[in-house]
Amino acid sequence: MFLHGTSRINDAGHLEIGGCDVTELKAEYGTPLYIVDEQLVRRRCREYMDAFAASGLGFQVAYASKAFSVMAMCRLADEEGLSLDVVSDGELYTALQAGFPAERIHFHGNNKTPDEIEMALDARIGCFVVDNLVELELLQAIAAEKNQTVNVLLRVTPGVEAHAHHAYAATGQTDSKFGFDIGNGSAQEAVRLASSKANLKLLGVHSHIGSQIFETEGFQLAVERVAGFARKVKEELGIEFSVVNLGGGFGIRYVEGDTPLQVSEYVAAITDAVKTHFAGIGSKLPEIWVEPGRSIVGDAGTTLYTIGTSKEIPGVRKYVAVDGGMTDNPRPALYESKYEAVLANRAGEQPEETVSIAGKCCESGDMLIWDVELPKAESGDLLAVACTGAYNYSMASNYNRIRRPAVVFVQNGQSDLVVKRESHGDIIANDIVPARIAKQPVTK
Ligand SMILES: Cc1ncc(COP(=O)(O)O)c(C=O)c1O
Ligand SMILES: N[C@@H](CCCC[NH3+])C(=O)O
Repeated sequence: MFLHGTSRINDAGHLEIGGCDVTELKAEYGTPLYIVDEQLVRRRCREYMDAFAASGLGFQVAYASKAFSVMAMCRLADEEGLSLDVVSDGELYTALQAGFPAERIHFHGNNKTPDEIEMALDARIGCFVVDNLVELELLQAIAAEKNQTVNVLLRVTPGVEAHAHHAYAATGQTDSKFGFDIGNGSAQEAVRLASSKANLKLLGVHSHIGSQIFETEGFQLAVERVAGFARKVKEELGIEFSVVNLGGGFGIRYVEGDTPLQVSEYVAAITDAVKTHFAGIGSKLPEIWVEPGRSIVGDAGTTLYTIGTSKEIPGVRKYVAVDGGMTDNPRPALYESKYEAVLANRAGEQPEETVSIAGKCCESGDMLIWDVELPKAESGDLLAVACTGAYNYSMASNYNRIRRPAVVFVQNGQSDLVVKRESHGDIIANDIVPARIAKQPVTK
């Protein structure tokens, strides 16, 4: 397994992350356990901030909290000077409760409810990324009621087919549920309309082409298309964009063969393209905002499991089952995503056999890894799956009424619990048994 960030194999032959031996983390917190390498998260944040600072452009780097939204992560993003992209009232509530400055929060989503809009207006967040005409009218109406003027970006689809890791993660093409299409004129109409609304302050546009992208061409093409659009809008409507948000989507290395670029390379490609294509459109170059999620937290996360049962089908395959699975990491089932793993308590040993790692759900598709080489695993051994920091905890479920794992941050030999493991009580916390079918008074 590739060792990311501060991960290393210590003298005892155990995986160590942030100076913490994972066998000790297991003893203290149990498994499954999400382990987050805090130093690596901070390093990624700084790579973005430094690369943009070097570009000389005005910028904001908004952490896309959908990748991993918990209060401690919002605190890290704030401490590192990032802004925050939220996509629901739950993510907004998490950020506000964590003390994240509202003026650096941007609200996304293709179907924001009136309640969500009210909540965000009451909190006085920094910007709404408006996705469609219904939302535009709704936001204007609620902002007028509250006598507020709100900053707005319009989400546009630039007609770019991104090389995302899965069709479900591509969003820049015309046939997408998100945003106003540049190609068919609906984006220009939306700009005209938004700029006529008394309580909306149109800052510019937003484009997000997809996720887990390894090359710069898609981003450069998006910049070119958005710049072409900005030029047309300036010429035909006399409106100038002060902000262009280019979304997230920067890829990371999950397995051998993945070829992500350095953060600085993605940022340089984007900022250079902005300098080239926006030159001469307005009085000055727009501020560039981005929204990385996966590339901030993805490779900083490791999930630790305990191995339980195994089943060998001679000549076919050996299944080794862990105490988690698609409930804590739905990505293999959803996208056929690939992961690497190591036997974390015997990490120094040579691989002896090829096995497939199964989860504990009642689903044949609940497989975490097909075919991984490991030493002969015994019941009670620990398995660490790398690169689970993004879209794992945030996409976890209680399927089969499995409790969601705990999350710890590790750094400099210290571990801090940032999310408690769910209890059995949590599982039934919202259940109600109507008195007419109750067998006995319900105690929780
Ligand atoms: C609008 C928007 N911004 C940002 C992101 C974050 O993307 P990533 O985690 O790939 O950086 C996403 C998810 O793909 C998104 O839909
Ligand atoms: N959740 C997805 C990608 C979509 C991100 C949100 N637009 C993943 O795990 O890769």
